[in-house]
Amino acid sequence: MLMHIQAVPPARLSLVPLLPAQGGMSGALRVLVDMDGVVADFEGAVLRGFSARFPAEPRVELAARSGFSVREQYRGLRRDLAAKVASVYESPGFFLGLDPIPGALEAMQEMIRMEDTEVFICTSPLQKYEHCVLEKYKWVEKHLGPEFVERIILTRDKTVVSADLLFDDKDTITGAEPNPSWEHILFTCCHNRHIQLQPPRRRLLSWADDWKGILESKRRQ
Ligand SMILES: Cc1cn([C@H]2C[C@H](OP(=O)(O)O)[C@@H](CO)O2)c(=O)[nH]c1=O
Ligand SMILES: [Mg+2]
Repeated sequence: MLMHIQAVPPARLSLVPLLPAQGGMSGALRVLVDMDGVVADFEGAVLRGFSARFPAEPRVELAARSGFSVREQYRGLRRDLAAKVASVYESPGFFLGLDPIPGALEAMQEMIRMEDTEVFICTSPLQKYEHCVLEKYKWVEKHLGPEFVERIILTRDKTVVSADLLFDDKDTITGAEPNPSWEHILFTCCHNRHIQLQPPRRRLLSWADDWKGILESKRRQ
């Protein structure tokens, strides 16, 4: 049987219905939630691990943290401390042992049950991924359960993931896509507290802050 491939005349294109404002074809709001610094306390565990392993060395207290990279701040203190602090977060057991950020687990459970809402955990592995990747999966299973394991997106480039919102503690998120589809909500963490955001950029101060209000405002856009 002969198949005809029909070209759509340009005039017909305007009749194509507009895509829904949010998320995929379902119209649900799609939310990406970062892991370290947002649901898992990376910074607290680095300081605890560093103090235990190198008690005689100078350290950066959480109140003195600034800049996303722990390694770079320790390098600024003394060059050789960069490798020492990296050895803490590259150790087996480090990522699995992170404490949950206060309120995060409850918020995630509430968010996943919300109508018209798709939640994903969007997290980057370390370049030295040996322990980190497996332990991130185990952490999610242990603290959030198997339905969230289904919702892990592991990527070094969050800009190519499409969503309406991304809650993330990293102040500048760049990658292959210059115009990511999501709005980045900066989640407040010790290293980003001092950053003055340029409007219209928004923050979530903690999980006690109004994360539902941010979701609702995005639904209305
Ligand atoms: C090296 C380093 C990693 N991380 C986190 C961010 C990434 O996780 P996440 O994308 O879940 O925030 C992960 C790998 O870089 O470790 C920090 O938060 N600070 C650091 O200095
Ligand atoms: Mg993070």
